[in-house]
Amino acid sequence: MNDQPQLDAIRRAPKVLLHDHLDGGLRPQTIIDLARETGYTGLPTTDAEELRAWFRAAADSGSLERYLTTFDHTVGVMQTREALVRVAAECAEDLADDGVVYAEVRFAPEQHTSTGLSLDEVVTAVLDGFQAGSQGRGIRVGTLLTAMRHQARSMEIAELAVRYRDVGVAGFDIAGAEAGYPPTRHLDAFEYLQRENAHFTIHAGEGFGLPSIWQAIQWCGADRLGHGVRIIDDIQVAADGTAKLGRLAAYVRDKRIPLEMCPTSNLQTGAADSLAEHPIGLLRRLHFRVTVNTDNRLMSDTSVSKEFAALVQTFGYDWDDLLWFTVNAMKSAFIPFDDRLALINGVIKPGFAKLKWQA
Ligand SMILES: O=c1[nH]cnc2c1ncn2[C@H]1C[C@H](O)[C@@H](CO)O1
Ligand SMILES: [Zn+2]
Repeated sequence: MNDQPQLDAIRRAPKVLLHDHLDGGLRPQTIIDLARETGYTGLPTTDAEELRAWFRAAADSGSLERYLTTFDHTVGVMQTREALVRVAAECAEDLADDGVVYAEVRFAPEQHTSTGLSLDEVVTAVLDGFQAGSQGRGIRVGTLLTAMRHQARSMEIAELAVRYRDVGVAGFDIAGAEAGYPPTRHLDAFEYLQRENAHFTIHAGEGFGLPSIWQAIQWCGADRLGHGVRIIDDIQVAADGTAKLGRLAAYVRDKRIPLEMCPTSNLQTGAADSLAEHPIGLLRRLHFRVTVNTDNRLMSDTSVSKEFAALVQTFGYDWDDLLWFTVNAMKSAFIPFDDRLALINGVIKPGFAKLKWQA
């Protein structure tokens, strides 16, 4: 038995992804094709490999606000039904190719209406694309509808999420620049979702600190935290390694609130300085409910397998650690309990067991 998982074996493991943006995961060639077909003229280059490198470099900006400007190009080419169907189908194919068996992929419908699509048309196009791309590939893709936190359409988007919840929409989210846009700006939407027994996650504790996490949980009632890395600001570690948790950190751990951690993305936005210093190491050691995610596969040139492989390299994680992250993620998904259990016991545990003993 080899306890140090390698990238090719990790790719074959049945993985779960909870935090991935549809408009952050396009294939470079698809962006170029769609720009030509839809008349988008803003791309920095029309060479696919150059474009791949451009996104990675431009996103390496050290600030969330600058990182987010790279989405102008992806959102810019996702303004027709055909484009949305293609991007969603390819997303499902690429995730399946990486060995992801369950994914929740998010996007903001309000950003895809500039040529006249209605919010409903946007959502149905993406759902159709996910269905086409998942067919026969051993992956299930759920959709999260995101509202942009600097805009004022969260109630509409929350209603959209409830309307489509039985046909593929698993939940709701807010994203965009965090500083200056606290989650409580959208309290009415979150209260509505709670009354509807609907699920939601909130990007919090990425570009801003503890107050954002506190509001997301205690005012808005978030089921999960997108990133949540700044929760370490409420943890004191002594020289001998023992940790003392403040009240908010203790609450997050005690309540098993899932943290959708996205290590590479955090390095690019400056939310962490290096992988070795990334809070995931401490939070995993302290048994927070940590999950491992991609955030934006294009901007970070990443995949779940690559994120896992980097963590293995940095923290020495073994197959049991990777299984633990995966089961954490599956337990935290926004689909029914029976479905989660079936995937854990029928797919994830047997898949990891096979790889662990093959290695
Ligand atoms: O990591 C992120 N933090 C906040 N907002 C983000 C992040 N990644 C992507 N977004 C934004 C940009 C996208 O256009 C939007 C919807 O997917 O969500
Ligand atoms: Zn995100």
